[in-house]
Amino acid sequence: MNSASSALRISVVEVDLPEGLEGLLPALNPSTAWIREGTGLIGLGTAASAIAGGNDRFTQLARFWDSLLANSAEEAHTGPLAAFVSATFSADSRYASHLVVPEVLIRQEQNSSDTATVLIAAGSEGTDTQEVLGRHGLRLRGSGNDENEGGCAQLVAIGDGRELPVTRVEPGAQSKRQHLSAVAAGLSAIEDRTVEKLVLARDVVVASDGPLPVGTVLQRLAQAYPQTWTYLVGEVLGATPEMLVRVRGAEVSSRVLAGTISRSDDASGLVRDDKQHREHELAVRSLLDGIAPLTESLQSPAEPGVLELPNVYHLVSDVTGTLAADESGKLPGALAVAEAAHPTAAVCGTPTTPAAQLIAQLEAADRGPYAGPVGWLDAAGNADFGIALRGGVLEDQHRLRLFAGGGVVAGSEPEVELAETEIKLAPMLTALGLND
Ligand SMILES: C=C(O[C@@H]1C=C(C(=O)O)C=C[C@H]1O)C(=O)O
Repeated sequence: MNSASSALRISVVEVDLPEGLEGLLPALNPSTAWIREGTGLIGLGTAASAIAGGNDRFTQLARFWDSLLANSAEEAHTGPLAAFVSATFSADSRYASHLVVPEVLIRQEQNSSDTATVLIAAGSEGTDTQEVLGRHGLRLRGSGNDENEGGCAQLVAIGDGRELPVTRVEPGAQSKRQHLSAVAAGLSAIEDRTVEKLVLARDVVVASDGPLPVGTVLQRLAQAYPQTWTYLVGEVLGATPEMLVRVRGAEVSSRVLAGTISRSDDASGLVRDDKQHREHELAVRSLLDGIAPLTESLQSPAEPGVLELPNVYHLVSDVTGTLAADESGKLPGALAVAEAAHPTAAVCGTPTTPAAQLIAQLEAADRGPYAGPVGWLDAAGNADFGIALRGGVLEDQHRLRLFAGGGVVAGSEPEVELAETEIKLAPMLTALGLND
């Protein structure tokens, strides 16, 4: 594992966000983000970070986080400290799994009319707030002067928002034709009972003339898909509708999605389709089996509902439960819960191990962080880990590799699966100025 950390000192400032959280994005160069319906987190810069790989990547990142908290425990105000995490789908990926504590964290809680909090994580005492914010393109307006007496300072961006450069789509590692063959090979593996379900993805590359303005892309995603979680951690960004695990104290919850049709079709077709229900049931079962050992109770709905997004309908099950404490009363860490849940059959297959082997054989591109856990955890043990879907992996400032996949079960048709990947690529393509 590679890491950079020493004790962190945290200072906290309450602010108003006159432009809203998303309004700040186009002028900034965020290192991390997690936003839904105008609330959430934007991180700038890096105060501490670690990268990890292999089978114990979750444990390595959890150890780093625990030692960072222990080192910083004597410093003031570490309570609200938060870190962002992106873990690779596969233990064998060439990509790194990341934990990042941003230098500046802007947090807008549930109600966007409330004040927001800015957390500055610095290594030493005597941090000059305006200087740190200025380095990240932000300014506090109206703090400590008479005009604003009694009110909060306003946090505003200094520069103008960045426009999208000209972008174009280039072929990925797997052509459409090769994806059709991969799905056909997956169907053979289902027929010979190697697996019951297999999730196969393909990639396309978006190349741009100028550096991609990540803040602008995130704002476009957040505005077009407010019901999803818009994320950025390490090199992965997107807007996912799927929550792998959310932890609030001892409460754990998950939003399982599997079973998809286009919004241009009739939702009743999804509800009546046995094949889609089978796909969904396997995804729910894998989530329950994964986290059951860490919980004392778990509930899932008897029948899935329908989640309506601008581009697709999904079958959805919201699972809730309570984490089990060990003999000393300690709850499992959020990263351990995410590790136990990953990978569900929503993104891998059933049974997990042969499905993962087939994915490695049949897909051309290393998934990297795509379909892995992505989100944040805080010093109090709370966390949101989504599944990194409907997104892409930045290869450099001018290239983003997008991924989209779908579940294959007996009866699936390669052409329909290919069409599903097109619909799932649409949010990113549109946010990147394509597909309009
Ligand atoms: C694999 C993806 O999505 C997953 C697969 C789904 C399906 O097969 O119906 C639905 C939602 C996600 O769990 C993706 O978006 O790339």
